[in-house]
Amino acid sequence: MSDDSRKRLAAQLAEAVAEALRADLARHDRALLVLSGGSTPVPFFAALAACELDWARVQVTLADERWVAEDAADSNARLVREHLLKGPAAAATFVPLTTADPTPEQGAAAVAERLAALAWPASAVILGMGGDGHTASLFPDSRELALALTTEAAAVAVRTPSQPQPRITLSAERLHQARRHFLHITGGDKRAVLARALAGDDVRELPIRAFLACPLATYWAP
Ligand SMILES: O=C(O)[C@H](O)[C@@H](O)[C@H](O)[C@H](O)COP(=O)(O)O
Repeated sequence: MSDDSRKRLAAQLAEAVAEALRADLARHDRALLVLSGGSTPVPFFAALAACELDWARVQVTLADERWVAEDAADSNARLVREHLLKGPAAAATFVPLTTADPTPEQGAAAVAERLAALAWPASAVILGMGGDGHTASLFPDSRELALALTTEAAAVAVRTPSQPQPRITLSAERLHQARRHFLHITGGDKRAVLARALAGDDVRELPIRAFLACPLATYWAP
């Protein structure tokens, strides 16, 4: 049952995001889409890839990335290339968040420069959420969380005890630079975390709270 409801949710989210992109493409030359990685978005990516869009004018980047090779199993860039950039959607301009530098600290400035050239404000930022209330790579246990929540810089290198690899994340400030924000989560556990987040205000406890004030369209299925 939950598989069907998650597929329906993915299709609904894909249509809402496609509508947002169409609306912005009607008024601007380019439209920017910022995606989260992980496992939840896979059916959403597949559904969005099937949507009728002027993909050649769509720019796609990530909310965060593990600092791994783009062909690594847990690369978000690989996830986007494999599940979204197929067929007509392959005409989109994809901007990954890793460089050839050995660490995200060394690559962050080049990534920020790359991001600066995109069509901000984004048409849509699609956020996921972990069971610890993290979103993008804004993790409660990350040493750089306070920086990532306050800096004007577009991208921040983060190291997190709970995560096997170093990561790079768009800063909260940059993630806020969007006309629309969507939260895509599934399962009862994450629904309970979201309810807890809505009942409090300590962003460092549950970083998803940094985005609950902006209009956030939550897409949830069991
Ligand atoms: O790189 C990542 O993993 C994501 O950007 C991250 O923020 C994700 O949205 C959550 O960790 C939820 O991941 P799941 O969808 O796998 O539960």
